[in-house]
Amino acid sequence: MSKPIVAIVGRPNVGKSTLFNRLVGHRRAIVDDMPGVTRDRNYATVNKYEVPFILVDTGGFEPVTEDRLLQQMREQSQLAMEEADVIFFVMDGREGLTPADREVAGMLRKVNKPVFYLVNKIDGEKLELASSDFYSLGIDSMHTISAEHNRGINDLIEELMGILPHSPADDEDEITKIAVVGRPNVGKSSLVNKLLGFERSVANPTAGTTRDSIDTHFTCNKKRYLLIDTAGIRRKGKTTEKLEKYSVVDSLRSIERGDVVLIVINAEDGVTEQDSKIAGYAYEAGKACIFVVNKWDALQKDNASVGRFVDRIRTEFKYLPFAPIIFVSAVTGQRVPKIIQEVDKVMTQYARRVTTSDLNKVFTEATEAKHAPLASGRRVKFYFATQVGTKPPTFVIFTNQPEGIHFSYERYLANRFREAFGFEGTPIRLLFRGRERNKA
Ligand SMILES: Nc1nc2c(ncn2[C@@H]2O[C@H](COP(=O)(O)OP(=O)(O)OP(=O)(O)O)[C@@H](O)[C@H]2O)c(=O)[nH]1
Ligand SMILES: Nc1nc2c(ncn2[C@@H]2O[C@H](COP(=O)(O)OP(=O)(O)OP(=O)(O)O)[C@@H](O)[C@H]2O)c(=O)[nH]1
Repeated sequence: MSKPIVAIVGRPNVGKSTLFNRLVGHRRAIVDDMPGVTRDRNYATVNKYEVPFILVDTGGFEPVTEDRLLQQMREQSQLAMEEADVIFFVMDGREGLTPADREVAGMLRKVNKPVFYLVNKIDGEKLELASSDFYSLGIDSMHTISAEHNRGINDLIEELMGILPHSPADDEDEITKIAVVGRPNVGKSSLVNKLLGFERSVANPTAGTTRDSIDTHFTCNKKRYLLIDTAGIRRKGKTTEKLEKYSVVDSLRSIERGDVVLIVINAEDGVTEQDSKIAGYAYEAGKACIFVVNKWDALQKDNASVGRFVDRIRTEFKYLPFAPIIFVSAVTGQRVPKIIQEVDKVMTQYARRVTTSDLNKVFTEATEAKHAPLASGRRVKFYFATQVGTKPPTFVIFTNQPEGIHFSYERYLANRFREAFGFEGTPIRLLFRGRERNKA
């Protein structure tokens, strides 16, 4: 079930990114986090409330000059209106209502989606009065908030939760969901078609079952798969720049729904910034990842070509050292059948459970071989480890210093787990807990 998208729109400087950060909160990096993840200030998954959602901040895409402001706001609002399920329209309560606000409000009024009118920077009760002229927009209700001081945010979330669809708990089904993502034109659709052409037992391809992706169910060696292709069809006619923006949102949706993410890269273009954004998101979403370098046929190659490309990917995506890399051609079909083999391998690891006794054997060895650095001058004691989840494999480690584990030590432990158990292709998460909770 794909998560709903909430988009924040509004003029520059009204507090969009402050609100974004407020709602996203402290992002806990996955354990083998490394420098080089392209963190996008514009997109994040918010998991801390009852219904998880994707938050999109449409601001800050590019520097704005006065005359471009209105145009940019139109584009911004357009993007939000097309992509989002809910819109947060932020205005500045200190500055008061501006013509640009009116213009955007006019556009939003025509959209058949819930719009929350947020008057920000109302830091205290005294300022509430000043916000009344916003009603002249002809709106029935608005929220006066202070993103910076956390005022009115709980009410806002409560109302939001009331309108978001509550999805049933994730069905632990047997279907492997494969999300195919990448920049426009890298060959996603060609790849999907080729892939399905190879699998003779394709069952009921159901095109267009979701709005933004083309879902195809198929079986291979008696295993069931769902291919989620990130659609470019309804995008035809957009400029390249806009296409790229849209493609991030589309990719996000697909990534959220998938177990295994095929990050498709165009061999002809090498690795681009947009590829980094998409991969960074797949990583942060905790998905299993495979790099698929497509259009390999179109490249002038020598003996060192593969090596160079691998180096490039490993350098550019330091945080995904565990992700396999495959070089394919959707046109000739070269190595395309290998994709499903890799998907199977990676999926097995992604869903893998290790026994508590195996885990603790490795864990005890690791903590004895190398002690954790002192935490606030105190010795760190570890009690035991247990796997609490899969997809991705998630471990809880009980310790006397849950807050004080050094990042590099966390990485050390994760690497030991990888050495001992494999986990190729999948991120793993380590969570540290105090001992008390364990007893309770
Ligand atoms: N007093 C007050 N200031 C706030 C509040 N929220 C944001 N600000 C300030 O307003 C300024 C702009 O905030 P941002 O969150 O960067 O605004 P933005 O809408 O993301 O701006 P762009 O990136 O230009 O689109 C910053 O100096 C914030 O500290 C608030 O609730 N109260
Ligand atoms: N030489 C070569 N060309 C390819 C290959 N795969 C795709 N192409 C070409 O690349 C272009 C884009 O392919 P698509 O499959 O439409 O790409 P896409 O990623 O689905 O594009 P969007 O739907 O816009 O996101 C087409 O002209 C394909 O024929 C390949 O392996 N080799």
